[in-house]
Amino acid sequence: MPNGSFWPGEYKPSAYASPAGSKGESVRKYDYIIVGGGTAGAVLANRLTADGKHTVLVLEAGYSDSRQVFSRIPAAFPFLFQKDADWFYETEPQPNLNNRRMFWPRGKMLGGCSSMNAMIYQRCSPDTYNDWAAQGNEGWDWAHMQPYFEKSERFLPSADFPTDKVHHAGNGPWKTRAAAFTSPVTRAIIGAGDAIGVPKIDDLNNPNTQVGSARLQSTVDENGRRHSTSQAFLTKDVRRRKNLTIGVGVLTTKILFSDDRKRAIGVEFAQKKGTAKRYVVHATKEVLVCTGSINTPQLLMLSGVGPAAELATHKIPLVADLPGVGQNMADHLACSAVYYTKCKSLEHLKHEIKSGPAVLQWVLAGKGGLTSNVAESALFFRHEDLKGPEEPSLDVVPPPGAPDIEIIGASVNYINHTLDKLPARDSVTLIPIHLDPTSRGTITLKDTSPWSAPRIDPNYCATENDRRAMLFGMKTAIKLAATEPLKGQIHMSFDFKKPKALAHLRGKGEFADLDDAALEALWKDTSSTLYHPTGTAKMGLSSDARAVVDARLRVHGIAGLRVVDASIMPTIVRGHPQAAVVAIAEKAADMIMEDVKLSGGVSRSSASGSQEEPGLEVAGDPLALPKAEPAA
Ligand SMILES: Cc1cc2nc3c(=O)[nH]c(=O)nc-3n(C[C@H](O)[C@H](O)[C@H](O)COP(=O)(O)OP(=O)(O)OC[C@H]3O[C@@H](n4cnc5c(N)ncnc54)[C@H](O)[C@@H]3O)c2cc1C
Repeated sequence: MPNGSFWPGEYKPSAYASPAGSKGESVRKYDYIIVGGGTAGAVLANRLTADGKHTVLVLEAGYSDSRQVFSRIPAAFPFLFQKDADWFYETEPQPNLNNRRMFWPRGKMLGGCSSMNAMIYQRCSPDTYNDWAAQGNEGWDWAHMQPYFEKSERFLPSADFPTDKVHHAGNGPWKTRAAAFTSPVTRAIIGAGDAIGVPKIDDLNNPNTQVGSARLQSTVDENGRRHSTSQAFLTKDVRRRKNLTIGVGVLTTKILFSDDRKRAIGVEFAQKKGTAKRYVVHATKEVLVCTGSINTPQLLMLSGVGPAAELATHKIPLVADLPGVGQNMADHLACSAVYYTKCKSLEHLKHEIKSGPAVLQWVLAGKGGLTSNVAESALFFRHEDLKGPEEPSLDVVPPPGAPDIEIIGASVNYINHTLDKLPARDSVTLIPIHLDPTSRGTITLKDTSPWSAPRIDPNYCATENDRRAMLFGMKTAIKLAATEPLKGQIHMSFDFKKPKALAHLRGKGEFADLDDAALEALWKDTSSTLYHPTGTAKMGLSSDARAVVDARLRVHGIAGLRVVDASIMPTIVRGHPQAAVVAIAEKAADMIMEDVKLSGGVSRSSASGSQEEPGLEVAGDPLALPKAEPAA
């Protein structure tokens, strides 16, 4: 179905903003402007409008996720890549990965990456949050964070996953569950994990142990549809709130500041690429930047907030010299070992005709293979616990119960984000991931156009430590494959004739025969992002030169400006970050409401309390991508 073509409506910026150049008093105002209606932005929009006291404008560059059919079907998420709802980024050449430029997808629609991701729900190990607090970020330890995970979650119990057996909450808006579909090979992976010393566990969200072999839990609803933060937090009822306005298809180009440059007062945005026409809208209280780990540093720098030297290079007038903007980026690097399976995998779902019955089953019953989040199982373990006595420890050894390596089991051939067209054969991909990298990357500006992608340099595997972890992950994946009951379910030999992603490893062979040098060539060829960039607007004390926001997520040195998204993480979580991003947004909403109460709590926006129409006509979903709209 062509996205949005049945819903040609378009929400006009003139309904909620003023043309640039308007006189001060005539500029439209909201209490809060949320830039980016993504994973975090959708949560904030809901929470800040709940009591009806404040007006909120959300500005999102993409359109609604509701009409993105590949977003709604869990197993179809790779079909979103490199299309209109993807920012479709590419990294700088990576010297430690054969100088490859690597594809980085990011969700460009309501719900952001939560509308595109693999839906794994994991709160991750408490020690990471305790570490954030130990760095001086008061209130970010696990004891303070756990209630925010619980606030957002509505766990859907099932016969084999009853509520009383698991560590979940039931009253929030965001639906989570045990994997909606379990492929035959998934149980074999968990059994083999147990056999190699990574014990089988039921609930990966038990804060007492984050190590083990487990079925992954996912943000899929009871009808087998993805439950993005947009679906969860921007429901029809929420969208109908009179104090919430959502503008889509608009790129925020700049944050606006007061004349003394000490306070953020609004934003400027554009609707179409190439047009000089700009709109402005003012925030009487705060601008909340929720544009994610790549676009947040870009937007801050384009607005004059960032490293002075870098801004000077681009002749951007300085608002605040914050050297940490765009620095400190951590990502999880993943590599792949693909085995052909003897049992049925999800591979047939890639085939237009063979997938027919599964499509029917999904549409009619919300069940079957298409409800799988593809990454159905995983082993989480410590290198320290599995390494032999002769192997030195990694530089950073997490505490017992906290993992530093993960191996995902995906019941499909998942080489190169599935972009390489490979012979359709039932497959499983074992995907080792280093969860605790010591390498740090950067986001810098290529130029001053808000339409240009920034320069993305994850600087993968710059340290010997990280390279050793990747090799160990690969070796453990191969050991896993050679262990029953997985061994009996797969063919041990590979046969890679075509994939671009395997320049150094083509032809036939057996993984078990590969020596360290060959394995290194393999992980350097097959590795790709696990899509988890974080830390580019790090939270920390003002004495920390790399810190961009304080523990209340306020940008250091500027009033009325906060960052609320994955970029604020001081260190990367040892697992999958979307649940942490949602908890961050929940906590941010509470802090914003606390602060407004302290300041008197009176709404100052012109729209507040007025009879302004709701920002969204839900009946026709004008937030869907309009037919004639060129992709921005
Ligand atoms: C393919 C993929 C698979 C993943 N799998 C998982 C998984 O299984 N489990 C997990 O926990 N995590 C996963 N992640 C990571 C996780 O989804 C992200 O870390 C998290 O969702 C990021 O949330 P965010 O709010 O920081 O940013 P986003 O969700 O990216 O939100 C940013 C929003 O801002 C908008 N925006 C950006 N710039 C502008 C601008 N200038 N003007 C207006 N709007 C703008 C964007 O369009 C987007 O909607 C995955 C990510 C991807 C891409």
